[in-house]
Amino acid sequence: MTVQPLLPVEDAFARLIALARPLPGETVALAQAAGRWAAEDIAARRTQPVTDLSAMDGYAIRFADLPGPWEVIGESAAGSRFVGDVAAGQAVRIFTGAAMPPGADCVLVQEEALRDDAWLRLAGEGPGHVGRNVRRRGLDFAEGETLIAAGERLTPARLALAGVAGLGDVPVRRRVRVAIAATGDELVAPGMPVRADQLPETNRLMIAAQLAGLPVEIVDLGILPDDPARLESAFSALDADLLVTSGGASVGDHDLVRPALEAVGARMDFWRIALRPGKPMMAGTLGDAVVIGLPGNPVSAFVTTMLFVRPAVCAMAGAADPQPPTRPAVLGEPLAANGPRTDYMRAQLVDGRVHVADTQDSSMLRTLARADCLVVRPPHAPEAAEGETVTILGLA
Ligand SMILES: Nc1nc2c(c(=O)[nH]1)N[C@H]1C(S)=C(S)[C@@H](COP(=O)(O)OP(=O)(O)OC[C@H]3O[C@@H](n4cnc5c(N)ncnc54)[C@H](O)[C@@H]3O)O[C@H]1N2
Ligand code: MOO
Repeated sequence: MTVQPLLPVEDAFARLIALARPLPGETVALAQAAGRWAAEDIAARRTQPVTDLSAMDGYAIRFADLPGPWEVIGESAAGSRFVGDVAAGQAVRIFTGAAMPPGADCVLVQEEALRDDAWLRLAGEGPGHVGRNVRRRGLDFAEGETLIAAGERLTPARLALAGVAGLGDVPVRRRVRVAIAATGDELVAPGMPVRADQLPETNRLMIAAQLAGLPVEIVDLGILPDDPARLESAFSALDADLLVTSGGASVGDHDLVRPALEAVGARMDFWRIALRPGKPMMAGTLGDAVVIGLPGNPVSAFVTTMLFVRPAVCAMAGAADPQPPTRPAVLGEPLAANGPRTDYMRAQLVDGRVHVADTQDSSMLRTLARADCLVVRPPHAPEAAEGETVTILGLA
């Protein structure tokens, strides 16, 4: 592959998502499905509620009988319904979630009732209309209705919805096996002694932490040296759905990742994006696996993980919409015009206004650690004044 012009961010994203096809499906128990994506549409297997239920503790009555009095003829509790009909002048003691007895059409709450043995009198306004304090059959959904679409995430609420809809397990995509390798002769494991020409290695743990919460299995390939043979043997032994490397992505004599990938048969789709930080990022395939080569600068690795690796994982895990969400924010100070690359600037939101860090060097982790959002500046964006609206990506 020759050095090509820088690819616009949107094109790089579209090309990567085209490579990151959803993995095969599997069926898992609801309790194991949190955070996975539905592999198929999920339809209700029952109607909810399946019968009219009381929404309050009180008395099931006929609206036409108001203002009473009534004779209490029995009790209906959740799990043990009253058997029989409610005739004119009759009431059934009822509790929240209990089936409405046939004949009754509303519920008098107990705070508005006076009970004397079998007799009941009104002690307030009473229900205002037929159906008051009653949850009608099918209020939430009816059997056969699609409740969760393929490609939607199984959030806590959707898991509960699938459960009440009668499912015990759900069709999802298999977890994504993500192999992560750092490359560079200068790198040592964090916490180890560091000589003057060395640096603690932090990209692997940062990238893995950025993927926490997604359905992944992380395979740690360790720190690989700047040695073609060692890189090639690690890449050729790959057993993963996605390989993420960091470092060695640029144009220097020690930037060996792309040649090593190609030497073991990878087909690289693109290299170098009109993006700051993260320009030297590359992507392609190695056998059935997707490969993403990130730049080594820690902030570049962070931003490209957020913009590309996470969405690729989401897409492989079955997400219909893997794009990271952006939102508008008001600038707290002016910004200079942007150059030809989309710029993702570390920034902080203070009292609803966004403040961009003074120095944006892609080696500076302290600035990144302070930031709670990135301001997105499109290529050639003109100067922006304080108070103007810009687009941000949240980091939390
Ligand atoms: N002549 C050019 N030089 C560079 C260009 C260019 O276009 N022409 N691009 C620059 C840009 S932009 C970036 S970003 C960097 C990234 O290059 P590499 O991916 O080859 O990164 P390395 O050289 O391996 O490392 C850069 C920097 O980051 C440190 N590093 C690397 N890996 C880790 C890690 N796992 N944990 C912590 N720190 C890491 C490494 O020690 C270097 O200091 O290239 C520019 N150069
Ligand atoms: O793209 Mo590099 O990440 O600008 O430092």
